[in-house]
Amino acid sequence: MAVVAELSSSSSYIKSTRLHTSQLSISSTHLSYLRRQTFRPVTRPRDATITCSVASDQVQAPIAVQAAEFKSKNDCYGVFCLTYDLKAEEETKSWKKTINIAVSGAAGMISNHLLFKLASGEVFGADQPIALKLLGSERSFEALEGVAMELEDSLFPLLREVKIGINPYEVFQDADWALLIGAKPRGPGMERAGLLDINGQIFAEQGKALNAVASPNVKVIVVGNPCNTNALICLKNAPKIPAKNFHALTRLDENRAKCQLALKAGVFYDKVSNMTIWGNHSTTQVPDFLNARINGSTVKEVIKDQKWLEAEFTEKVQQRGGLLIKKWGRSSAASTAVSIADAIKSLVTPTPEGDWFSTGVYTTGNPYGIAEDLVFSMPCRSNGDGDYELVKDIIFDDYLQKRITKTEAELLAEKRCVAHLTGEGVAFCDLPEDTMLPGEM
Ligand SMILES: NC(=O)C1=CN([C@@H]2O[C@H](COP(=O)(O)OP(=O)(O)OC[C@H]3O[C@@H](n4cnc5c(N)ncnc54)[C@H](OP(=O)(O)O)[C@@H]3O)[C@@H](O)[C@H]2O)C=CC1
Ligand SMILES: O=C([O-])CC(=O)C(=O)O
Repeated sequence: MAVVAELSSSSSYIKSTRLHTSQLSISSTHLSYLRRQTFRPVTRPRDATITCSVASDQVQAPIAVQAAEFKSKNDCYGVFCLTYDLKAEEETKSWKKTINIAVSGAAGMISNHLLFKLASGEVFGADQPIALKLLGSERSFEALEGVAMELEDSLFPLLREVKIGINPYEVFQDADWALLIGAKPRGPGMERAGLLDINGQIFAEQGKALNAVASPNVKVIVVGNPCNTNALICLKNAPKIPAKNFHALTRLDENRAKCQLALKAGVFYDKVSNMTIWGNHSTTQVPDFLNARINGSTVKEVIKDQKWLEAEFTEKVQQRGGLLIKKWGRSSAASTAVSIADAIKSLVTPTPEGDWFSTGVYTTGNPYGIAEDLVFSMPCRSNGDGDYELVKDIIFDDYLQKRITKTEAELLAEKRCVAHLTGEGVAFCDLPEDTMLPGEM
Protein backbone atom coordinates (compact mmCIF):
# COMPACT_ATOMS: atom_id res chain seq x y z
CA MET A 1 0.00 0.00 0.00
CA ALA A 2 1.20 3.47 -0.71
CA VAL A 3 -0.69 6.61 -0.20
CA VAL A 4 -0.31 10.11 -1.42
CA ALA A 5 -1.17 13.26 0.37
CA GLU A 6 -0.80 16.01 -2.17
CA LEU A 7 -0.37 18.87 0.20
CA SER A 8 1.22 20.91 -2.51
CA SER A 9 -1.07 23.81 -2.41
CA SER A 10 -2.68 23.39 0.95
CA SER A 11 -0.75 25.90 2.95
CA SER A 12 0.11 29.38 1.85
CA TYR A 13 -1.50 28.91 -1.53
CA ILE A 14 -4.88 28.14 -0.13
CA LYS A 15 -5.14 31.88 0.32
CA SER A 16 -4.84 32.39 -3.37
CA THR A 17 -8.03 32.97 -5.26
CA ARG A 18 -6.52 32.20 -8.61
CA LEU A 19 -5.86 28.65 -9.65
CA HIS A 20 -4.07 27.82 -12.83
CA THR A 21 -4.12 24.69 -14.87
CA SER A 22 -4.20 21.62 -12.71
CA GLN A 23 -3.55 18.35 -14.37
CA LEU A 24 -3.02 15.38 -12.23
CA SER A 25 -3.33 11.71 -12.12
CA ILE A 26 -4.82 9.98 -9.12
CA SER A 27 -4.30 6.27 -8.70
CA SER A 28 -6.22 3.96 -6.41
CA THR A 29 -3.47 4.43 -3.85
CA HIS A 30 -4.17 8.15 -3.76
CA LEU A 31 -7.77 7.30 -3.14
CA SER A 32 -6.92 5.13 -0.17
CA TYR A 33 -5.31 8.16 1.44
CA LEU A 34 -8.33 10.24 0.69
CA ARG A 35 -10.51 7.64 2.35
CA ARG A 36 -8.50 8.08 5.49
CA GLN A 37 -9.53 11.71 5.54
CA THR A 38 -12.97 12.86 6.60
CA PHE A 39 -13.96 13.28 2.96
CA ARG A 40 -16.64 11.19 1.33
CA PRO A 41 -15.13 7.94 0.11
CA VAL A 42 -14.89 7.33 -3.60
CA THR A 43 -15.85 4.00 -5.07
CA ARG A 44 -13.54 3.00 -7.85
CA PRO A 45 -12.38 -0.26 -9.30
CA ARG A 46 -8.94 -1.29 -7.97
CA ASP A 47 -6.07 0.32 -9.84
CA ALA A 48 -8.38 2.82 -11.43
CA THR A 49 -6.73 6.06 -12.41
CA ILE A 50 -8.57 9.32 -12.55
CA THR A 51 -7.19 12.24 -14.46
CA CYS A 52 -8.48 15.65 -13.52
CA SER A 53 -7.86 18.63 -15.69
CA VAL A 54 -9.09 22.11 -14.90
CA ALA A 55 -8.62 25.10 -17.12
CA SER A 56 -7.54 28.29 -15.40
CA ASP A 57 -10.62 30.25 -16.40
CA GLN A 58 -12.86 27.74 -14.62
CA VAL A 59 -11.46 28.45 -11.20
CA GLN A 60 -11.69 32.09 -10.27
CA ALA A 61 -13.89 31.54 -7.20
CA PRO A 62 -12.60 31.29 -3.61
CA ILE A 63 -10.77 28.05 -3.04
CA ALA A 64 -13.37 26.40 -0.78
CA VAL A 65 -15.91 26.69 -3.55
CA GLN A 66 -13.40 25.53 -6.08
CA ALA A 67 -12.58 22.45 -4.04
CA ALA A 68 -16.24 21.50 -3.78
CA GLU A 69 -16.78 22.09 -7.49
CA PHE A 70 -13.65 20.24 -8.30
CA LYS A 71 -14.85 17.31 -6.23
CA SER A 72 -18.29 17.14 -7.77
CA LYS A 73 -17.10 17.73 -11.31
CA ASN A 74 -14.14 15.47 -11.31
CA ASP A 75 -14.72 12.94 -8.54
CA CYS A 76 -11.63 14.30 -6.89
CA TYR A 77 -11.16 15.75 -3.44
CA GLY A 78 -10.18 19.17 -2.19
CA VAL A 79 -6.75 20.63 -1.96
CA PHE A 80 -5.04 17.26 -2.30
CA CYS A 81 -6.18 17.27 -5.89
CA LEU A 82 -4.85 20.70 -6.74
CA THR A 83 -1.48 21.64 -8.11
CA TYR A 84 -0.36 25.15 -8.88
CA ASP A 85 1.75 26.63 -11.57
CA LEU A 86 4.73 28.12 -9.71
CA LYS A 87 5.42 30.52 -12.57
CA ALA A 88 1.95 32.03 -12.25
CA GLU A 89 2.51 33.93 -9.01
CA GLU A 90 4.93 36.83 -8.66
CA GLU A 91 6.39 35.42 -5.45
CA THR A 92 7.12 31.99 -6.86
CA LYS A 93 8.02 32.90 -10.44
CA SER A 94 11.75 32.80 -9.77
CA TRP A 95 11.67 29.51 -7.87
CA LYS A 96 13.62 26.53 -9.12
CA LYS A 97 12.05 23.30 -10.30
CA THR A 98 10.68 21.22 -7.41
CA ILE A 99 13.02 18.49 -6.17
CA ASN A 100 11.94 15.16 -4.72
CA ILE A 101 13.37 14.22 -1.35
CA ALA A 102 12.73 10.70 -0.11
CA VAL A 103 13.16 10.01 3.61
CA SER A 104 13.01 6.56 5.23
CA GLY A 105 12.30 6.05 8.94
CA ALA A 106 10.19 9.14 8.46
CA ALA A 107 8.12 8.52 11.58
CA GLY A 108 11.24 8.20 13.72
CA MET A 109 12.88 10.71 16.01
CA ILE A 110 15.58 12.04 13.70
CA SER A 111 13.09 12.62 10.91
CA ASN A 112 10.79 14.44 13.26
CA HIS A 113 13.41 17.16 13.47
CA LEU A 114 14.79 16.90 9.96
CA LEU A 115 11.58 17.12 7.92
CA PHE A 116 10.71 20.54 9.29
CA LYS A 117 14.18 21.87 8.55
CA LEU A 118 13.91 20.61 4.98
CA ALA A 119 10.44 22.06 4.50
CA SER A 120 11.43 25.45 5.94
CA GLY A 121 13.91 26.08 3.12
CA GLU A 122 16.96 26.34 5.37
CA VAL A 123 18.68 23.36 3.74
CA PHE A 124 18.08 23.70 0.00
CA GLY A 125 17.44 27.43 -0.09
CA ALA A 126 14.55 29.87 -0.08
CA ASP A 127 13.89 29.47 -3.82
CA GLN A 128 13.91 25.68 -3.88
CA PRO A 129 10.46 24.09 -3.61
CA ILE A 130 10.47 20.49 -2.43
CA ALA A 131 8.31 17.39 -2.49
CA LEU A 132 8.73 15.08 0.50
CA LYS A 133 8.30 11.35 -0.08
CA LEU A 134 8.11 9.64 3.27
CA LEU A 135 8.78 5.94 3.75
CA GLY A 136 7.36 4.10 6.74
CA SER A 137 6.07 0.62 7.44
CA GLU A 138 2.85 -1.09 8.51
CA ARG A 139 3.90 -0.47 12.11
CA SER A 140 4.52 3.23 11.63
CA PHE A 141 1.84 4.09 9.13
CA GLU A 142 -0.52 5.93 11.48
CA ALA A 143 2.41 7.89 12.87
CA LEU A 144 3.42 8.78 9.34
CA GLU A 145 -0.02 10.22 8.72
CA GLY A 146 0.46 12.28 11.87
CA VAL A 147 3.77 13.55 10.50
CA ALA A 148 2.08 14.53 7.23
CA MET A 149 -0.63 16.36 9.18
CA GLU A 150 1.96 18.32 11.15
CA LEU A 151 3.72 19.26 7.95
CA GLU A 152 0.42 20.39 6.53
CA ASP A 153 -0.31 22.50 9.60
CA SER A 154 3.10 24.17 9.39
CA LEU A 155 2.11 26.13 6.25
CA PHE A 156 5.55 25.91 4.63
CA PRO A 157 5.34 27.74 1.28
CA LEU A 158 8.19 25.70 -0.22
CA LEU A 159 6.62 22.35 0.62
CA ARG A 160 4.70 21.48 -2.52
CA GLU A 161 3.87 17.86 -1.94
CA VAL A 162 3.94 15.20 0.74
CA LYS A 163 3.62 11.56 -0.15
CA ILE A 164 3.61 8.77 2.42
CA GLY A 165 3.95 5.08 1.75
CA ILE A 166 5.43 1.78 2.79
CA ASN A 167 6.72 0.54 -0.55
CA PRO A 168 10.18 1.90 -1.43
CA TYR A 169 9.54 1.28 -5.13
CA GLU A 170 6.72 3.83 -4.96
CA VAL A 171 8.14 6.26 -2.45
CA PHE A 172 11.58 6.52 -4.13
CA GLN A 173 10.11 7.27 -7.57
CA ASP A 174 12.16 10.07 -9.19
CA ALA A 175 13.92 10.88 -5.90
CA ASP A 176 16.67 13.49 -6.31
CA TRP A 177 17.80 12.92 -2.73
CA ALA A 178 17.27 9.84 -0.56
CA LEU A 179 17.87 10.24 3.16
CA LEU A 180 17.89 6.71 4.54
CA ILE A 181 17.32 6.99 8.26
CA GLY A 182 15.09 4.02 9.14
CA ALA A 183 16.88 1.06 10.67
CA LYS A 184 16.29 -1.39 13.46
CA PRO A 185 18.01 -0.30 16.66
CA ARG A 186 20.33 -2.84 18.28
CA GLY A 187 18.38 -4.48 21.09
CA PRO A 188 19.65 -6.07 24.30
CA GLY A 189 21.63 -9.22 23.63
CA MET A 190 21.68 -8.70 19.87
CA GLU A 191 25.02 -9.44 18.22
CA ARG A 192 26.45 -6.76 15.96
CA ALA A 193 26.55 -9.37 13.20
CA GLY A 194 22.78 -9.82 13.65
CA LEU A 195 22.24 -6.08 13.37
CA LEU A 196 24.39 -5.94 10.25
CA ASP A 197 22.31 -8.68 8.69
CA ILE A 198 18.86 -7.30 9.61
CA ASN A 199 19.63 -3.73 8.65
CA GLY A 200 21.71 -4.84 5.69
CA GLN A 201 18.65 -6.50 4.24
CA ILE A 202 16.69 -3.25 4.59
CA PHE A 203 19.44 -1.35 2.75
CA ALA A 204 19.84 -4.02 0.07
CA GLU A 205 16.14 -3.75 -0.68
CA GLN A 206 16.22 0.04 -0.65
CA GLY A 207 19.27 0.05 -2.93
CA LYS A 208 17.37 -2.09 -5.42
CA ALA A 209 14.38 0.22 -5.22
CA LEU A 210 16.53 3.32 -5.77
CA ASN A 211 18.22 1.62 -8.69
CA ALA A 212 14.85 0.89 -10.26
CA VAL A 213 12.93 4.11 -9.75
CA ALA A 214 15.01 7.02 -8.41
CA SER A 215 16.55 9.77 -10.50
CA PRO A 216 19.72 8.30 -12.10
CA ASN A 217 21.83 10.91 -10.30
CA VAL A 218 20.09 10.62 -6.93
CA LYS A 219 22.25 11.56 -3.94
CA VAL A 220 21.90 9.11 -1.07
CA ILE A 221 22.78 9.79 2.57
CA VAL A 222 22.66 6.72 4.80
CA VAL A 223 22.05 7.50 8.47
CA GLY A 224 20.64 4.21 9.82
CA ASN A 225 23.35 2.25 11.61
CA PRO A 226 25.80 0.73 10.99
CA CYS A 227 25.70 3.48 8.39
CA ASN A 228 29.01 2.89 6.52
CA THR A 229 28.32 -0.74 5.80
CA ASN A 230 24.64 -0.08 5.15
CA ALA A 231 25.72 2.52 2.56
CA LEU A 232 28.08 -0.03 0.97
CA ILE A 233 25.27 -2.58 0.76
CA CYS A 234 22.94 0.02 -0.67
CA LEU A 235 25.33 1.13 -3.42
CA LYS A 236 26.18 -2.47 -4.36
CA ASN A 237 22.49 -3.08 -4.92
CA ALA A 238 22.13 0.03 -7.07
CA PRO A 239 24.62 -0.47 -9.92
CA LYS A 240 22.92 2.10 -12.16
CA ILE A 241 23.57 4.91 -9.67
CA PRO A 242 27.16 6.23 -9.46
CA ALA A 243 28.81 4.79 -6.31
CA LYS A 244 30.15 8.29 -5.68
CA ASN A 245 26.60 9.46 -4.93
CA PHE A 246 26.33 7.39 -1.73
CA HIS A 247 27.28 8.86 1.63
CA ALA A 248 27.33 7.54 5.18
CA LEU A 249 26.62 10.24 7.74
CA THR A 250 29.70 11.12 9.80
CA ARG A 251 28.92 14.81 9.97
CA LEU A 252 27.55 14.46 13.49
CA ASP A 253 30.96 13.12 14.54
CA GLU A 254 32.67 16.05 12.82
CA ASN A 255 30.41 18.50 14.64
CA ARG A 256 31.04 16.76 17.96
CA ALA A 257 34.82 16.92 17.36
CA LYS A 258 34.69 20.64 16.55
CA CYS A 259 32.73 21.28 19.71
CA GLN A 260 35.28 19.46 21.91
CA LEU A 261 38.25 21.27 20.37
CA ALA A 262 36.53 24.62 20.75
CA LEU A 263 35.78 23.88 24.38
CA LYS A 264 39.38 22.93 25.14
CA ALA A 265 40.82 25.91 23.23
CA GLY A 266 38.34 28.36 24.78
CA VAL A 267 37.09 29.62 21.41
CA PHE A 268 33.70 29.62 19.80
CA TYR A 269 33.23 26.55 17.62
CA ASP A 270 33.10 28.48 14.35
CA LYS A 271 36.85 28.98 14.79
CA VAL A 272 37.50 25.26 14.30
CA SER A 273 37.95 24.20 10.68
CA ASN A 274 39.42 21.44 8.50
CA MET A 275 38.02 18.73 10.75
CA THR A 276 38.17 15.23 9.34
CA ILE A 277 36.55 12.14 10.76
CA TRP A 278 38.27 9.13 9.24
CA GLY A 279 36.64 5.75 8.81
CA ASN A 280 33.66 4.15 10.43
CA HIS A 281 30.79 5.79 12.31
CA SER A 282 31.65 3.65 15.32
CA THR A 283 33.93 3.81 18.33
CA THR A 284 36.94 3.21 16.05
CA GLN A 285 36.34 6.46 14.14
CA VAL A 286 39.33 8.79 14.01
CA PRO A 287 38.80 12.50 14.73
CA ASP A 288 41.87 14.01 13.06
CA PHE A 289 43.50 16.69 15.22
CA LEU A 290 46.66 16.63 13.11
CA ASN A 291 45.07 18.35 10.10
CA ALA A 292 42.35 20.33 11.90
CA ARG A 293 42.80 24.04 12.54
CA ILE A 294 41.75 26.50 15.21
CA ASN A 295 41.66 30.13 14.17
CA GLY A 296 43.79 29.14 11.17
CA SER A 297 46.58 27.61 13.32
CA THR A 298 47.23 23.91 13.70
CA VAL A 299 45.47 22.34 16.67
CA LYS A 300 48.84 21.39 18.18
CA GLU A 301 49.90 25.04 18.16
CA VAL A 302 46.80 25.96 20.15
CA ILE A 303 46.30 22.89 22.33
CA LYS A 304 49.72 21.75 23.50
CA ASP A 305 48.42 18.84 25.54
CA GLN A 306 49.17 15.90 23.22
CA LYS A 307 48.00 13.37 25.80
CA TRP A 308 44.60 15.03 25.98
CA LEU A 309 44.33 15.03 22.19
CA GLU A 310 45.28 11.41 21.77
CA ALA A 311 43.32 9.94 24.63
CA GLU A 312 40.62 12.18 26.05
CA PHE A 313 39.59 14.13 22.95
CA THR A 314 39.51 11.08 20.72
CA GLU A 315 37.49 9.02 23.19
CA LYS A 316 35.10 11.85 23.92
CA VAL A 317 34.18 12.10 20.26
CA GLN A 318 34.02 8.35 19.76
CA GLN A 319 31.75 7.88 22.78
CA ARG A 320 29.70 11.05 22.66
CA GLY A 321 26.64 9.20 21.35
CA GLY A 322 26.75 6.69 24.16
CA LEU A 323 27.09 9.34 26.84
CA LEU A 324 24.14 11.19 25.39
CA ILE A 325 21.99 8.05 25.50
CA LYS A 326 22.97 7.61 29.15
CA LYS A 327 21.89 11.17 29.99
CA TRP A 328 18.92 11.59 27.70
CA GLY A 329 17.62 8.05 27.59
CA ARG A 330 17.52 7.97 23.79
CA SER A 331 19.99 8.48 20.97
CA SER A 332 20.86 11.84 19.45
CA ALA A 333 18.00 12.95 17.26
CA ALA A 334 18.00 16.76 17.05
CA SER A 335 21.77 17.07 16.59
CA THR A 336 21.72 14.23 14.09
CA ALA A 337 19.04 16.05 12.08
CA VAL A 338 21.16 19.22 12.21
CA SER A 339 24.16 17.25 10.96
CA ILE A 340 22.15 15.75 8.08
CA ALA A 341 21.15 19.29 7.13
CA ASP A 342 24.83 20.33 7.38
CA ALA A 343 25.88 17.36 5.24
CA ILE A 344 23.41 18.31 2.50
CA LYS A 345 24.32 22.00 2.66
CA SER A 346 27.99 21.05 2.26
CA LEU A 347 27.12 19.39 -1.04
CA VAL A 348 24.81 22.08 -2.40
CA THR A 349 26.90 25.11 -1.48
CA PRO A 350 30.58 25.71 -2.33
CA THR A 351 32.98 24.76 0.45
CA PRO A 352 34.67 27.87 1.92
CA GLU A 353 38.17 28.43 0.57
CA GLY A 354 40.76 26.29 2.35
CA ASP A 355 38.24 24.33 4.41
CA TRP A 356 36.66 20.88 3.99
CA PHE A 357 34.02 18.61 5.51
CA SER A 358 33.81 14.91 6.35
CA THR A 359 31.50 12.38 4.81
CA GLY A 360 31.59 8.61 4.42
CA VAL A 361 32.17 7.92 0.72
CA TYR A 362 33.17 5.08 -1.56
CA THR A 363 36.93 4.57 -1.47
CA THR A 364 37.63 3.86 -5.10
CA GLY A 365 40.77 5.70 -6.28
CA ASN A 366 41.43 7.44 -2.95
CA PRO A 367 44.83 9.13 -2.55
CA TYR A 368 45.33 8.03 1.08
CA GLY A 369 46.07 4.33 0.51
CA ILE A 370 42.85 3.25 2.21
CA ALA A 371 41.51 -0.12 1.07
CA GLU A 372 39.32 0.17 -1.99
CA ASP A 373 35.65 -0.79 -2.08
CA LEU A 374 34.61 0.48 1.35
CA VAL A 375 32.48 3.39 2.51
CA PHE A 376 34.98 5.35 4.58
CA SER A 377 34.74 8.82 6.06
CA MET A 378 37.27 11.17 4.44
CA PRO A 379 37.87 14.92 3.88
CA CYS A 380 35.92 16.36 0.93
CA ARG A 381 35.24 19.64 -0.80
CA SER A 382 32.33 20.57 -3.06
CA ASN A 383 31.71 23.29 -5.59
CA GLY A 384 28.03 23.20 -4.61
CA ASP A 385 26.67 21.04 -7.41
CA GLY A 386 25.90 18.05 -5.18
CA ASP A 387 29.19 16.37 -6.07
CA TYR A 388 32.52 16.42 -4.15
CA GLU A 389 36.26 15.89 -4.52
CA LEU A 390 38.61 14.33 -1.98
CA VAL A 391 41.10 16.74 -0.37
CA LYS A 392 44.66 15.97 -1.40
CA ASP A 393 46.95 18.00 0.86
CA ILE A 394 46.57 15.93 4.03
CA ILE A 395 49.41 14.99 6.33
CA PHE A 396 49.72 11.74 8.28
CA ASP A 397 51.82 10.72 11.27
CA ASP A 398 52.22 7.32 12.92
CA TYR A 399 49.43 7.92 15.42
CA LEU A 400 46.94 8.92 12.75
CA GLN A 401 48.01 6.12 10.42
CA LYS A 402 47.66 3.50 13.15
CA ARG A 403 44.18 4.67 14.07
CA ILE A 404 43.08 4.76 10.45
CA THR A 405 44.33 1.20 9.98
CA LYS A 406 42.20 0.08 12.94
CA THR A 407 38.96 1.62 11.67
CA GLU A 408 39.77 0.31 8.18
CA ALA A 409 40.18 -3.23 9.60
CA GLU A 410 36.80 -2.90 11.28
CA LEU A 411 35.11 -1.87 8.04
CA LEU A 412 36.79 -4.71 6.14
CA ALA A 413 35.45 -7.14 8.75
CA GLU A 414 31.95 -5.63 8.48
CA LYS A 415 32.17 -6.01 4.72
CA ARG A 416 33.05 -9.71 4.98
CA CYS A 417 30.08 -10.09 7.29
CA VAL A 418 27.62 -8.82 4.67
CA ALA A 419 29.12 -10.48 1.58
CA HIS A 420 25.76 -12.21 1.01
CA LEU A 421 24.13 -8.78 0.67
CA THR A 422 26.72 -7.17 -1.60
CA GLY A 423 26.82 -10.01 -4.14
CA GLU A 424 30.30 -11.06 -3.06
CA GLY A 425 29.59 -14.62 -1.97
CA VAL A 426 29.34 -16.23 1.42
CA ALA A 427 29.45 -14.04 4.49
CA PHE A 428 32.09 -14.66 7.14
CA CYS A 429 31.79 -12.70 10.37
CA ASP A 430 34.96 -12.10 12.37
CA LEU A 431 34.13 -8.71 13.83
CA PRO A 432 36.60 -7.25 16.32
CA GLU A 433 35.17 -7.68 19.81
CA ASP A 434 35.37 -4.07 20.82
CA THR A 435 33.49 -2.80 17.80
CA MET A 436 30.54 -0.64 18.80
CA LEU A 437 28.23 2.02 17.49
CA PRO A 438 28.86 5.45 18.98
CA GLY A 439 25.60 4.99 20.90
CA GLU A 440 26.81 1.84 22.63
CA MET A 441 28.95 2.04 25.77
N1 LIG B 1 24.93 8.17 11.47
C1 LIG B 1 24.67 8.86 12.54
O1 LIG B 1 25.36 9.84 12.86
C2 LIG B 1 23.55 8.48 13.44
C3 LIG B 1 22.75 7.42 13.13
N2 LIG B 1 21.69 7.08 13.93
C4 LIG B 1 20.89 5.95 13.50
O2 LIG B 1 19.72 6.45 12.84
C5 LIG B 1 18.71 5.46 12.88
C6 LIG B 1 17.37 6.10 13.23
O3 LIG B 1 17.42 6.72 14.49
P1 LIG B 1 16.10 7.35 15.15
O4 LIG B 1 15.34 8.14 14.17
O5 LIG B 1 16.52 7.99 16.42
O6 LIG B 1 15.33 6.03 15.51
P2 LIG B 1 13.77 5.77 15.75
O7 LIG B 1 13.75 4.49 16.52
O8 LIG B 1 13.09 6.96 16.28
O9 LIG B 1 13.26 5.55 14.28
C7 LIG B 1 13.83 4.57 13.51
C8 LIG B 1 12.86 4.16 12.44
O10 LIG B 1 13.46 3.05 11.83
C9 LIG B 1 12.45 2.26 11.32
N3 LIG B 1 12.74 0.83 11.27
C10 LIG B 1 13.12 0.22 10.14
N4 LIG B 1 13.25 -1.08 10.34
C11 LIG B 1 12.97 -1.33 11.62
C12 LIG B 1 12.93 -2.51 12.40
N5 LIG B 1 13.23 -3.71 11.88
N6 LIG B 1 12.59 -2.39 13.70
C13 LIG B 1 12.29 -1.19 14.22
N7 LIG B 1 12.31 -0.03 13.51
C14 LIG B 1 12.64 -0.11 12.23
C15 LIG B 1 11.20 2.57 12.08
O11 LIG B 1 10.35 3.11 11.11
P3 LIG B 1 9.39 2.24 10.22
O12 LIG B 1 8.60 1.37 11.13
O13 LIG B 1 8.62 3.29 9.58
O14 LIG B 1 10.27 1.48 9.28
C16 LIG B 1 11.56 3.69 13.02
O15 LIG B 1 10.62 4.73 12.96
C17 LIG B 1 19.21 4.40 13.85
O16 LIG B 1 19.77 3.34 13.11
C18 LIG B 1 20.33 5.10 14.62
O17 LIG B 1 21.27 4.19 15.13
C19 LIG B 1 21.38 7.81 15.05
C20 LIG B 1 22.15 8.89 15.41
C21 LIG B 1 23.31 9.28 14.66
O1 LIG C 1 24.29 4.40 18.10
C1 LIG C 1 23.35 5.19 17.83
O2 LIG C 1 22.23 4.86 17.44
C2 LIG C 1 23.60 6.66 17.96
C3 LIG C 1 24.68 7.16 17.09
O3 LIG C 1 25.01 6.63 16.07
C4 LIG C 1 25.34 8.38 17.52
O4 LIG C 1 24.91 9.01 18.49
O5 LIG C 1 26.34 8.74 16.90
